Amino acid sequence: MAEKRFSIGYALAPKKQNSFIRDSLLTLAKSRGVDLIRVDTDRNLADQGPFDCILHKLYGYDWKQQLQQFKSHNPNAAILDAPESIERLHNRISMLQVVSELKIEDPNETFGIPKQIVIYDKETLFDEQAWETLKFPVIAKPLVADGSAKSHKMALVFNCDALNKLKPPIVLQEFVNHGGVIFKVYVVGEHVQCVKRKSLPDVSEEKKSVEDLLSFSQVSNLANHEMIDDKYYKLMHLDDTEMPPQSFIVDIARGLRQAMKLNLFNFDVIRDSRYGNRYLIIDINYFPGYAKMPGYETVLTDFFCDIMYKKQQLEGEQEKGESHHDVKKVVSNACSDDGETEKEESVQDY
Ligand SMILES: O=P(O)(O)O[C@@H]1[C@@H](OP(=O)(O)O)[C@H](OP(=O)(O)O)[C@H](O)[C@H](OP(=O)(O)O)[C@H]1OP(=O)(O)O
Ligand SMILES: Nc1ncnc2c1ncn2[C@@H]1O[C@H](COP(=O)(O)OP(=O)(O)O)[C@@H](O)[C@H]1O
Ligand SMILES: [Mg+2]
Ligand SMILES: [Mg+2]
Repeated sequence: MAEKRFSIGYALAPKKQNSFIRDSLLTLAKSRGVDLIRVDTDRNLADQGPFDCILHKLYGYDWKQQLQQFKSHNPNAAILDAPESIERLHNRISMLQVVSELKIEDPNETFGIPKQIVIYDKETLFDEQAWETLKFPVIAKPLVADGSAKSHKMALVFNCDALNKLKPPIVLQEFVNHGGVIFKVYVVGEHVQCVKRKSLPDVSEEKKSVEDLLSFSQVSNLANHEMIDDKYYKLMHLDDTEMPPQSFIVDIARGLRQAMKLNLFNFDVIRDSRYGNRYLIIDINYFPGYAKMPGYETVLTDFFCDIMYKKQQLEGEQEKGESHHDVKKVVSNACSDDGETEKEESVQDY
């Protein structure tokens, strides 16, 4: 009998497609029975395929409708990930709320988010009461995080004189000195990988009194010569920075994955220089730049094979005639190594 192949339709913006869909990934996946096929976004998704799984990073009402229609025609297909789960990451407040709700016991390290407030209008921006809980410097971030260039435009604000330049709706978040290095934690299903990247340099007392405002965008993705203060990075050795404990990072990643019901995301973590064992999560991104993660082809292919295996199990059980609900339970148990409640909930993937 011919080997059953697994077909994944990917729907990505051109920039994402260029960075993620590399020949090295296509070849490895193919050799393990997985075909990655581009979804033509000018045509209806439900008219294309057949696909066992959809991998996507597209926004908007129309796309969401298409996914819904596809799912109703292909109830066993996996949608990575559900639009309803991704949407929480499009707002910088709801994005981090989930971190505050996580309960992880670690004897040595603590974690949280920086102090922050949301400002919807200019009036509130100048309202001293709104500022009561925050100290300068702060980072002004657009409230919306929809992947547009605008949503990455930020400003480091040193004092009240700069407030006029800000355009609500924004999140004002306390700037925390962290040694100029950020940890990016990539999650692909159960796989968790942490890497170091350049970040904003620490703010000295001297700088606090000289500057009013400093604008920046996507610091961790800039080439060296583009950095705001290149000399700083020449002095600072990324290699010298100690990594956070892996088990601690894995616990946070698992907790977030479970709470958000997402398989494909990364989060940015900084280590508060004042404490050394306090970590702050500042950003969570859906379907980030995985191609920058060492060995991404293997990690992603393993993940695709895992989904393939679980879908085959599900279909095998269905053929045997078990009731649909019981079968879904079997698959959801197989997809997760976590707690009881999560096992039931991870059905959303299928
Ligand atoms: O393009 P890349 O590889 O730089 O990936 C971007 C991510 O970089 P990272 O993997 O964290 O270094 C980037 O992460 P940061 O926001 O820089 O932390 C975003 O995830 C970005 O997506 P979006 O613009 O927010 O929708 C990602 O951009 P898209 O490729 O999704 O447009
Ligand atoms: N609270 C903070 N304290 C110190 N640096 C921060 C803080 N928030 C963000 N940064 C710096 O700004 C960069 C961009 O912020 P981030 O929230 O990750 O936005 P984006 O979604 O554009 O990546 C981070 O990579 C980090 O260098
Ligand atoms: Mg970021
Ligand atoms: Mg981001």
